[in-house]
Amino acid sequence: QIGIEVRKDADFSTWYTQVLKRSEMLEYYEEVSGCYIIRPLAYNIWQEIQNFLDASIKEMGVENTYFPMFVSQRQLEREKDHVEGFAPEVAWVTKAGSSEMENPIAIRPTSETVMYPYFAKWIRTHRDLPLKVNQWCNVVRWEFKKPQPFIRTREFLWQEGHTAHFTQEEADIEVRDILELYRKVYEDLLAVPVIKGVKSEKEKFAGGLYTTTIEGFIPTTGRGIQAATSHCLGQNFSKMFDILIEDPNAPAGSDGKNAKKLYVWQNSWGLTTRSIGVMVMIHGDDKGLVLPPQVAQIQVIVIPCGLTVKISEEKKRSVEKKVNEVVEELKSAGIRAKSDLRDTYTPGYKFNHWELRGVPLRLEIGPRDLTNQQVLSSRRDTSAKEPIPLADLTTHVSAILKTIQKDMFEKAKKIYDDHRKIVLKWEDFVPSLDDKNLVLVPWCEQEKCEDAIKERSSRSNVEQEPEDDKAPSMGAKSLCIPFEQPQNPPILEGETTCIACDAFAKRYALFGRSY
Ligand SMILES: O=C1CCCN[C@@H]1CCCn1cnc2cc(F)c(Cl)cc2c1=O
Ligand SMILES: [Mg+2]
Repeated sequence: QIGIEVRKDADFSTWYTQVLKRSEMLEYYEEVSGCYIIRPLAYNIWQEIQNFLDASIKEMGVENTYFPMFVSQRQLEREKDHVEGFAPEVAWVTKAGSSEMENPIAIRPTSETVMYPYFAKWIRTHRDLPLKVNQWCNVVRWEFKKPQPFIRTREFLWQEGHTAHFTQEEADIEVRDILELYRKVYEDLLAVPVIKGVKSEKEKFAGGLYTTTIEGFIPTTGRGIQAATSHCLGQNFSKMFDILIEDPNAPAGSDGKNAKKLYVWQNSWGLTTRSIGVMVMIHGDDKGLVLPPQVAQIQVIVIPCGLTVKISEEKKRSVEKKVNEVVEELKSAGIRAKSDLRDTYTPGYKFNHWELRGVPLRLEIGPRDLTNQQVLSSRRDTSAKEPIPLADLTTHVSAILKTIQKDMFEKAKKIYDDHRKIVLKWEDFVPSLDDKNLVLVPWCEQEKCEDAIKERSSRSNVEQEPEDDKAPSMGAKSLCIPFEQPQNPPILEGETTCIACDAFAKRYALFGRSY
């Protein structure tokens, strides 16, 4: 295997593909476009995410479950308006063997219509609430936009949580609790900064009441990316699927029969394997993958050095013995350490091998280090080298790993913060996007204005031709209305006008080109 042949800034999509393939995170699945093989290194990251998320939702009283991956056309189309927009991406099973099926069956693109007929069956009284279930599964959406590994694939892995509540308040609280969990997955595990906000009416899940979201940023392309969503469905789906309870507070009807009925309040929330792709895009460099220690399968690689032909066999053995001792000591401290004792490769070759695979920290041990009772550490994220005394080695190493995790996040956060520009005049809007920024603008929140902004910011509408054909011709979308609103300058109600029309602005909205 060779290293990465292109620079990240020069040819991002080739860089991304090479990093994923040559670090052995992923393999292309030639048979079906838009599908990929998730190899152990990447699958391990998904498992770290699952471990964290699963433990957290269980603490919230969510139980894991599993529903069939097939849904009938009748069921799928019960939620008419939300399906029609998605119809082109539904995958259908139409044949069994050589015989056509009477009624084609859809492969789940999401499970609302699979689950909710049974929620109606199981939820009868308020004592059956709250119902909180989750499933870890795959879903299929036959997208036609250009597929990209992890970012946009026709099959992906996710978890989908579906809950039912007695009151809107309870549902609202859970929506935000889950969004905070999603933020921690990205920021604390993947070292990826995200912005929390609410989606515009145009961008929200059409079947729901409102959508909250965490939005990421890919500096190399200056594009925003939806990282995860937590929706309040209101009573839309409970009205459609007749998920009702008797009102416990209403006096029982005289005949007890026509007691008042209430529709339950529902949420649904999901985080997908797209998270892995976002992490690679943000942290990777020209030497390959850079893994945050929290999700690195190998956190420390220990490599013997200086074992030239000149040194004695017994010296060589003592260095290798020390390497094994160091690995064992680190593992006993809960650090995921491995040695690379392959004597058919030079240290230099091994350095490249493990740098390509994103191992956060390397320890080099040579004959001199034995004499000086030290090892030489080398950080993958900054290439900083630092000798570490063999005495209390694990204390030093775990401190460095914690520092790497924090530094990776802080570095990415500073870049994200520097690339969210407050824009108050329309003439600065497109130039800011072309400078690979997202923009925070006073906005009226009208859908027609959103459409106009997308139109007016798509490159084909601006005079200068894109210098390179790769320049995005796409317009800006509203990514979210951030919960944390800029205060300087504040939006003055009934005074500050919208960036793109002469209506009054309501709040700052985050706009940008996006995935
Ligand atoms: O985003 C989540 C989190 C987890 C549970 N679901 C929601 C909403 C999913 C929206 N959505 C997204 N994509 C879809 C694609 C489709 F083909 C069809 Cl039929 C429906 C949908 C669709 O409803
Ligand atoms: Mg979609």
